[in-house]
Amino acid sequence: MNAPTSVPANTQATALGYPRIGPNRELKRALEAHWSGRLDAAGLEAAAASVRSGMLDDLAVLDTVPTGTFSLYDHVLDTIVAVDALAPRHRREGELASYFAAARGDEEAVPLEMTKWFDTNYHYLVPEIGPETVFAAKPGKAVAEFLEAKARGLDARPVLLGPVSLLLLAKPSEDAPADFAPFDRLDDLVEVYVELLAALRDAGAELVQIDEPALCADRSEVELAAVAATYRQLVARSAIVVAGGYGPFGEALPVLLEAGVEGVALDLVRGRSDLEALEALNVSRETLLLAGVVDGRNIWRTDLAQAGADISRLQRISDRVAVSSSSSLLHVPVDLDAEHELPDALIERLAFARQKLREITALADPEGSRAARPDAPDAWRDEAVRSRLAELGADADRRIPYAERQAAQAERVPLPLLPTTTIGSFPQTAELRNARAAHRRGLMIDADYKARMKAEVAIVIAEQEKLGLDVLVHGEPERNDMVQYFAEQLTGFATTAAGWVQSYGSRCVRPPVLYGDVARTAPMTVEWTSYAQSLTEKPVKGMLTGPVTILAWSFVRDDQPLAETADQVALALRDEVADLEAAGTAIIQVDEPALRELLPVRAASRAAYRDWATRSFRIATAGVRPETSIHTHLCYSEFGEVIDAIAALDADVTSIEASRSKMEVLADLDRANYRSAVGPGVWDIHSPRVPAADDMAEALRLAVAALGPERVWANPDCGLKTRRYEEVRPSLEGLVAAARTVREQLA
Ligand code: MET
Ligand SMILES: [Zn+2]
Repeated sequence: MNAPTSVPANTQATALGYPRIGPNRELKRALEAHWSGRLDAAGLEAAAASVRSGMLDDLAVLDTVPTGTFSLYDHVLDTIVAVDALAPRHRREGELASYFAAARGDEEAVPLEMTKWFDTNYHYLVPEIGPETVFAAKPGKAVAEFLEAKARGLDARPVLLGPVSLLLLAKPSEDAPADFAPFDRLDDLVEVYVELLAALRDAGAELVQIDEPALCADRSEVELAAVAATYRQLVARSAIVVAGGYGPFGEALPVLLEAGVEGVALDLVRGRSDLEALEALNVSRETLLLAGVVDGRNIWRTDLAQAGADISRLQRISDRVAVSSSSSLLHVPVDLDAEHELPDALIERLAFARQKLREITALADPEGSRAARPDAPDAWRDEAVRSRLAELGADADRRIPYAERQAAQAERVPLPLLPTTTIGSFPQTAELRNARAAHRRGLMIDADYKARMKAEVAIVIAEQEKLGLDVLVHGEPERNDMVQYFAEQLTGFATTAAGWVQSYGSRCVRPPVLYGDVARTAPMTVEWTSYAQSLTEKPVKGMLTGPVTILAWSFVRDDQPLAETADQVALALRDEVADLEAAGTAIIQVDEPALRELLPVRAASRAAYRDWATRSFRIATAGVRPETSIHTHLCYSEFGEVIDAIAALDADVTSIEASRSKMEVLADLDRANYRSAVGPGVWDIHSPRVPAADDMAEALRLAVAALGPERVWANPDCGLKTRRYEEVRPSLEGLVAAARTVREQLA
């Protein structure tokens, strides 16, 4: 800890990538104007150029700037274009039309699938690669953006997503044979990367950053051998620094170094084990080491003392250490200076992208600050919460066995076979959003706002009664967002004014900041649920967001383990669950759509994650009486790796996105010994299509065949807030009819 932290005068400052949507979401606005026909291609390009120029203005404080990290939609799609691997169905007259056809689909073709980028809330477009894919080098964008930076006299370093990651992130094209894997095409793809590198070198690039985030996940021997062969070939063309950015390189680290890369960019926030690994390896003093000491994924100020110590450790290994971010800064908002409402104590502890660049330059400066980060102020501690958690009994997360609960619940709320329900939200009209916004800005008084929301609840209840659903919801009209709604009411959270982060394409989110101990000061949802219940004889589900999802969609304090923070959130939810139960709510749903998202990239860390994640859910829910039913909801597909965790939530009913995957999740659940009830989504609510009742009935029959009739619920894949009533009414009519049909067949 007390190692000297003197930095050689030639230490360089750099970063791995930068936010690309614009400080005020300029690109988002331009994209949406373009898509709606209000802005032509030239106008869009002008807006994009201005965003790129702004990125370079910011990055210019660095000694070396990454280029090519701008994107009109997604950097994986940019790479698909750079290797000319667009699927035939997305090829249109113009480049831009092809690009957006792949990104968003059009009348002729469905878009590429979208999925989460590692353990982040960013979504990338999944490449479709088959034996038939013909790769070709299209270096245009990479070269142009490099030259833009060069023209300013900047020392520019082009960034490409690497061939290994591109193929590992891809899925086989539709017509690929069953035994084909995109990774089989690595050799062909490497040839194209050789050409891309040649084009960049011709343009004057001396060093290229190749991002291989897939190397932060567990890789097989075969894959690592392929990595070695790939990089031996690529380093013959260009000096390459390989970046991971999402944890340690682990066993890929020696492989890369032996292949002869110029250097590696280390994630010293989440991948600290690479530091020790590197010390144990015999590394040439010429190796370029980018010390990723500034967190690219979270918004807390860097502990400059700790970072300085890490840099010194690397300097004992190599003469060429540069200071950098741990990953691209893509995952943080642009500028803290845009925040005028946050308390000073918080401002003093935060750094957004611009502030992070300053931290990097300070660390590269021999005279720069090495101040240790101050601890959180005492005022952010809540001793009551801490002692309550410490005193929570060992069985606070246990309920009696499911079979016994189930009997008590069936007696309390008798339901037909295949009970019909929805996931929570109902369509949010512009008028509704306007009312919420007016209230937030103080333009609508509380009483008027409440009356407006209650009127909406009454509409939603009436709709559901008319449709004949069995278990109703209040519709969530009062929620802007399922996490922010709770963050605004819990202590320890702040919301930003302009802390936007790209989620996908033009879509941005503004995650709340969880900075201190979390506590609930008053009931958060009871009034709405109780009001809804007062309007109907049918049971109304209470509706909460679970601890894991609240953490996943916030910027979370990094001064204590996530598990501890999760338990605090869980305790607050436990009180809310108790209040709902006391108010007579028989069914309480606690949504955990982000359960999969926080799953660690490396298998070795997963068991610990499953333990704390599921325990926090159970702390939130296990305080209820046996006859109170706990539901949970998961969506965003690909549950294979969290099936055990789903079972460990010990919910009475799990509604789960299933329509796209044709109910495959049911067999997985069965294998994981999940024994309670399931509501496999039978309506893909992400599509504007009204599903046919027959198809939904067929899906229900599949579910009944897999689980038995007693364990199946009928519901959509997810909430309905993005849909319109014109779609929702006929779809739910069909859903209710489908459930009735299958019930009759079972009778
Ligand atoms: C992303 S999951 C959404 C669940 C929430 N209850 C809703 O219906 O909108
Ligand atoms: Zn959902």
